[in-house]
Amino acid sequence: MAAPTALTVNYTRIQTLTSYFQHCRRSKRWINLKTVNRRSPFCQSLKRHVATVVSGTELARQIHKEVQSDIAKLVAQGNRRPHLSVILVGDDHASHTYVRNKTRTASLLGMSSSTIFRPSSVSQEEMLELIYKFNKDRSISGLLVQLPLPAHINERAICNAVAPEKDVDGFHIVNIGKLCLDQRCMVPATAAAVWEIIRRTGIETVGKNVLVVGRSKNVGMPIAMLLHSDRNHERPGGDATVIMAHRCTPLPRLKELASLADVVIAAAGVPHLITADMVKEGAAIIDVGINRMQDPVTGKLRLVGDVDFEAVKEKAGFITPVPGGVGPMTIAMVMKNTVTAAKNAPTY
Ligand SMILES: Nc1nc2c(c(=O)[nH]1)N[C@@H](CN(C=O)c1ccc(C(=O)N[C@@H](CCC(=O)O)C(=O)O)cc1)CN2
Ligand SMILES: [Mg+2]
Repeated sequence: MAAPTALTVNYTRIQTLTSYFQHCRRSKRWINLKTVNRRSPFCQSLKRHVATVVSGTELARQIHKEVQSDIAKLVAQGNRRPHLSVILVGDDHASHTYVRNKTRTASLLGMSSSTIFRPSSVSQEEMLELIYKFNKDRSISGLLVQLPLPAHINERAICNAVAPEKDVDGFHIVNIGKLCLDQRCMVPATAAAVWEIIRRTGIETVGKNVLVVGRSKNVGMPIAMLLHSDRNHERPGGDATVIMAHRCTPLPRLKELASLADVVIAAAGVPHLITADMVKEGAAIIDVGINRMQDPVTGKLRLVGDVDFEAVKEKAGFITPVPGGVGPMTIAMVMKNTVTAAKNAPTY
């Protein structure tokens, strides 16, 4: 994608500054950028271009096409059509929306799917029994339990009950273990989404400074695992120098770390935590945050990320929006994981 934009911006800027310096040297003037005449032709192009906004919706479309074609090939070869099963507990509105998006996308791409609804009073035993039944069902390629679960259910026990080969969320302890050991595995969809955004946009990570803000086991941790690990291992990594910040990182330290980062992944769940003064010019900013906030003008709920998008886009090289960034890519990666599960399923 538009990697040259950022380069062009910097190059233009360097060129402009160089000719300004040459001009000043020729006219024997001291260069004091504070007293630079802002109307001079040199200064007009000192104005920075805004970041390339990376559309997760567009990238997700690319992945959908690839997944659709993989499914068509699998089926044409006489294999079973991939099937995604989802277990959805309770009546959380957002969870229902996400699950609907998953099953809708599955059917658009040529997969079958099913959602099993349970009330929030469901017992852990009933959940485990359901999962064991689905694990054995050969018509199901991929299985996921939508999170969060009610407080009386042990989320870890549920994630570990899903058969690792059907675990399209990559939350089973075996898949997490493999991820940490750089082995081929089901990569959690949000982390896989961030990885694909970086790769498909041409954002460099080898030897670069990456700051992951947020250390959740389902998002921040797997993203950091992917980005710091070795590109030549079985499950290739980004070979970056990764630093993780979290709620115990003092704000001045967060600012310091962010100002050194070539890539910032914001996954803290704190609206507008990352502000323009923190980030390095030209950095790539990936916003994983999904926060619902009341708009002070309209009073309506509005979706905002962990990044102050409007201000940061004036300084960054690349930036993902919320909505329309990591979110749609997360759904696309669940689809990709389901096809991988179908491909790896035994044919007997
Ligand atoms: N079992 C899982 N539970 C949860 C996961 C997960 O990966 N597996 N992640 C999140 C929810 N999630 C997917 O399940 C998810 C969240 C957001 C989006 C998305 O497309 N967001 C849109 C905005 C939509 C909105 O909320 O209005 C966007 O960012 O453009 C997709 C998937 C927690 N649970
Ligand atoms: Mg998004």
